[in-house]
Amino acid sequence: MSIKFLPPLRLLNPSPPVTRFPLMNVGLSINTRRSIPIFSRVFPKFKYPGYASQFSTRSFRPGPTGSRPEFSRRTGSKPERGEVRTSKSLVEDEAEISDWVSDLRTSSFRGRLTSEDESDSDMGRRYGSKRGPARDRDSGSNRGVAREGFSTKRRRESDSDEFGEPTRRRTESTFGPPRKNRGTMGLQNEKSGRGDRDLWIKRDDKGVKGERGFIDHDDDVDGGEGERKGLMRNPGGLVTGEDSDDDDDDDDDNGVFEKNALSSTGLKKELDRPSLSSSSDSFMSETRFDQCSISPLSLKGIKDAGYEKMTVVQAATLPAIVKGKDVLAKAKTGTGKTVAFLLPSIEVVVKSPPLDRDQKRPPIIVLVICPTRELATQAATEANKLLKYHPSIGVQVVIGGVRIASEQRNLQANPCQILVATPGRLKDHIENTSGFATRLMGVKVLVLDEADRLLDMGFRKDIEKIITAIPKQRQTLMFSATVPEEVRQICHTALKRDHEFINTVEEGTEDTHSKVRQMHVIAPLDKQFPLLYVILKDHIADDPDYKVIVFCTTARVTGLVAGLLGELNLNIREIHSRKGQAYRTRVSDEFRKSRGIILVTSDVSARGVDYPDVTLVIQVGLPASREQYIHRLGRTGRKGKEGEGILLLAPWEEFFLSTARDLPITEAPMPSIDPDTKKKVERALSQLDMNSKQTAYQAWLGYYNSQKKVGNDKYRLVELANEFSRSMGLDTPPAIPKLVLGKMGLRNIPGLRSK
Ligand SMILES: Nc1ncnc2c1ncn2[C@@H]1O[C@H](COP(=O)(O)OP(=O)(O)OP(=O)(O)O)[C@@H](O)[C@H]1O
Repeated sequence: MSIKFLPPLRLLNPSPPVTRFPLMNVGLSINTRRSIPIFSRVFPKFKYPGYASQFSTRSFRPGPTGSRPEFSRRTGSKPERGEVRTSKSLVEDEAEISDWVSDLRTSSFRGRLTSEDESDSDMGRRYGSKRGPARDRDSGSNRGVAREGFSTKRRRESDSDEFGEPTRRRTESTFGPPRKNRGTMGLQNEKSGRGDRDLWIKRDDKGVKGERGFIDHDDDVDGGEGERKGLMRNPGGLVTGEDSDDDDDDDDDNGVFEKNALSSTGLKKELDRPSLSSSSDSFMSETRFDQCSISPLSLKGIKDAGYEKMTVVQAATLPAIVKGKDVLAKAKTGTGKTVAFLLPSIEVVVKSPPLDRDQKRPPIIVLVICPTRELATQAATEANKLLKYHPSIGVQVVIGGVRIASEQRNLQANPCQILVATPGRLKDHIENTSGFATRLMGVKVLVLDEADRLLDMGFRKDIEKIITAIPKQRQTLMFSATVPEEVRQICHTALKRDHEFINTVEEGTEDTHSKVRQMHVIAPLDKQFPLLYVILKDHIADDPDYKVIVFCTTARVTGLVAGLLGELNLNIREIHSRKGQAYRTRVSDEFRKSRGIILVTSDVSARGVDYPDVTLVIQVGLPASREQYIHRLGRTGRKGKEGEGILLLAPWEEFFLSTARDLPITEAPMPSIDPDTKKKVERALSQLDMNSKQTAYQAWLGYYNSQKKVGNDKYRLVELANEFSRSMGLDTPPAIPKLVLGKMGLRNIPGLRSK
């Protein structure tokens, strides 16, 4: 059977020699290029050059004509098809953040950019308009315009989902475009003369079997250590712009600034293809766990957890990881990445000498870092499931929001080999917990879950610090549903040069699930609260088993929206960084188990959190990046299930859609707001306390100030903030402390009130 490889991309340097790595012993071997850096593996101090680093990459994709799914490696500097390399410097973001903090930009804002302005009347015209965004009209883009009506139609599904679970009753919204009949792909196991392998079959619209291919896997994988190379350090020491103690969260809205996610500008894919991909959403492989070289006790734990077969990302990454390779893996949301990195990490512990209980500072062997507390706790829970029959292996969690002294006591009393941590708290322990640094010198595996988030501006400094505290001689695993080009360029911060990039997202398909319908609604701010209410009411009416997540831009805005929806008698819970950890944990557990509930949250719930059966994700306002949009959306449609996503934007936020052009976000028809609903919402707004409006206003201003496209024009920013203030029912915008205005670079901007 022939194996196809992606054509090597044009390099700025001559190609390095090609090496071959066997894949799971059987049959399939793949081309790989040993990576030779083409530029210094030191953080560029001011601007990233337009080079992409060279490292071995592996892309999991079915062959175009049904050939064996390919594990292709891409080497070199050229972006993927359709990607536009960004010239944006990460340090520019940092500079921007520093500027707010150090008050350097008080008078340095540009004059008003009238060309970019959109008058109120224009906004009014857009509201209710059926026409698509400019992008669609002008470019003939493939985004469909949805059918009329905002009602949803219930549909019962008796079929099973990909995980063999009966799919619960679902509703099918009619306000998206009619879903095309798509060909599907499935994986089934077949014994071949060369060992077990997954037979991959593509079916056409009518379910008729068509193209076939194979993914090989083996039963006998060598667990040898990978090549050891030095690590890159960042000598520059980037400023993170953080000043909050709540440093493992994504929504610290002290009203001054928000953490800035990586730019998405380099990721635009000008792909000309149907808005709903004809790709497969199958992510279960036919490889059973017991076909791989996993210890019997781990296998028992896996079985008890209810896992029999591997997901595709698990099957694709396990061979490389057990061989000791560093791996950067990309797989869609909700497809089992946690087990993919935990299971082989546990195997490393199993192979290590047993813990000596009398040892004063027993080594930590596996260090897992997650960007949020919820995610860290969840990963530890999953680890404990897998460790059910390994009583001698311990897991502990260290996260912000918990008293450090109690964590210190715990670490002392219950030595663990696996530690799951959020970056800020981990750094605290490195600096303040006696003997902790020594224990970290035992680390053999470092895992960065949500790697792109951990390497962005908000966390990178902490991560660099942590990396200097663990041995260079280790294996590093990075996982995420999004791996922007910038991350590939800087991943040498932690990964060895010869790491593998394993991409399980089929070439030419979206990073989101095709079973999750994505829509956008464009409406001015004064219509957004009523619209949100209408959308929720509509969804609730259609699905009594509703489970909705509403994402807001900042913690304070989240608090405001939760308050409003609560006043409107919806069954609301809220999670954000302004809530205490005990409350967050309780609410998170409750939401996980419940139906008929709405979680209003900030980005602390955007990544990784595995709430089952979320029916709808609503994102209100500009997502921090294309990646953050994808992760938030990924809270629905997990484990192959269906879901819906609605993005509610103001007309001046519509530019976001062009940064997510590669995603099938269709225009929803405008829901109508009847006068009663309008009044009801106004009344509810008037019930909210002034303090929550004041803090939301300040946080809103801080967030959009940090969003370049909006925040660059301070005059316009203030106009918009005051529009937001009016949307809360305030005629006069709340006053903001002078100091805060100074930090935001907003002193003396007309329209702002200071105190
Ligand atoms: N092999 C398997 N078989 C069945 N279920 C699995 C398997 N592996 C993981 N799962 C389940 O799949 C769900 C999603 O897994 P997980 O949270 O690890 O996804 P993820 O890819 O990390 O998602 P995200 O990108 O949002 O972080 C979890 O409920 C997990 O228990």
